[in-house]
Amino acid sequence: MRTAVLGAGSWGTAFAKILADAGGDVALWARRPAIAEAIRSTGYNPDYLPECRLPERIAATADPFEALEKAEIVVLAVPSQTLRRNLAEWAGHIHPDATLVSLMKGIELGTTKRMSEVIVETAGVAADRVAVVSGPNLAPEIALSQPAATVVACTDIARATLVQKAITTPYFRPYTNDDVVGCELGGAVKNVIALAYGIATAMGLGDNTKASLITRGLAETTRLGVALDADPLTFAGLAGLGDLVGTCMSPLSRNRTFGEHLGRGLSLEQAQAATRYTAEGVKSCLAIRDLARSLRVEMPITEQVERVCHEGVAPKIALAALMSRETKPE
Ligand SMILES: NC(=O)c1ccc[n+]([C@@H]2O[C@H](COP(=O)([O-])OP(=O)(O)OC[C@H]3O[C@@H](n4cnc5c(N)ncnc54)[C@H](O)[C@@H]3O)[C@@H](O)[C@H]2O)c1
Ligand SMILES: O=P(O)(O)OC[C@H](O)CO
Repeated sequence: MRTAVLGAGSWGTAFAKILADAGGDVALWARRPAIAEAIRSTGYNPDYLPECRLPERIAATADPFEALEKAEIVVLAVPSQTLRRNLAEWAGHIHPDATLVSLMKGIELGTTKRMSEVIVETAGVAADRVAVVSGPNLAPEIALSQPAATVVACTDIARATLVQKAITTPYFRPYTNDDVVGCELGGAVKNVIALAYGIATAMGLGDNTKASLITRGLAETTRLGVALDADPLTFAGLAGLGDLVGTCMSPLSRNRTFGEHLGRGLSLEQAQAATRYTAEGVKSCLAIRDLARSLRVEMPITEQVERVCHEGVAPKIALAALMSRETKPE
């Protein structure tokens, strides 16, 4: 099967390796020609996964239209906030029956749309042609072929199964699911909760605080999901609890690490300067807060993360605001 991965960051590159290890022919588009050239000539992506030797079945290119030629599966692995702009350029070159796969874990600023909604609008495809892959999938671990599981969500179960087959390897185990909304929200909101977890970690807070953040974070994610007709059980699965726990616990998480910078007292600008990679929760917390407010869903942790990130509120003040909320039944 011919597949294209558009975006050669950490996850795009690791995902290309999965597709190739599963037997696919993979074209990997890198925005910077130097990255495409390095992958072609050395077999390594020096900026994003320097320790991972990539399979020869991956053909790197800086030309998105060359990557898209005859691709039956098109995987989108760019930052959430640039997806609409990127896809507008590429849409006319996507095969009319290709399955589009979203790897992004974010919500669009301004529109508060999920990534699959942005894809449907921008590429002009039916919603059942879009699949979402989401789960506890830290790219550096998967690049080293460490075992992990994930979810492939699509309303067309035949397409979900097609993608499942295309990414099944001895180290990567995908499950299908038809709850696209739940899987996307699980992936996007866990980044915001991981920011809170990172802030708490840097403040020296202990495991009770962290377990409370994870559990109440999952509660507010589920509330948002239910308001958008997601299946509440999705949040107990890999794309919900699984990804939330994996991301919060891992020092490899860019979102948790960004939170640690904020918890040490760095400003948003200083934390951004210290971060090379995409920490989706930083922008998505604004969009998720707006989405929740528009649906009258309470998301107190998300509200406080947004205040720390974008309103300069000190983590101690945000924590006090969370702890002094009116008491209520669980
Ligand atoms: N890294 C992970 O472990 C992981 C795992 C699962 C999901 N994700 C999600 O995958 C998505 C991509 O993340 P990543 O880890 O590959 O990010 P990354 O920061 O490692 O790489 C981002 C990629 O996007 C490219 N890019 C930056 N600006 C761009 C623009 N304006 N137009 C087009 N491309 C641009 C960069 O060149 C790079 O190739 C994110 O939504 C992330 O949440 C990441
Ligand atoms: O490094 P992060 O924080 O973007 O998290 C990566 C993945 O989403 C974990 O599943």
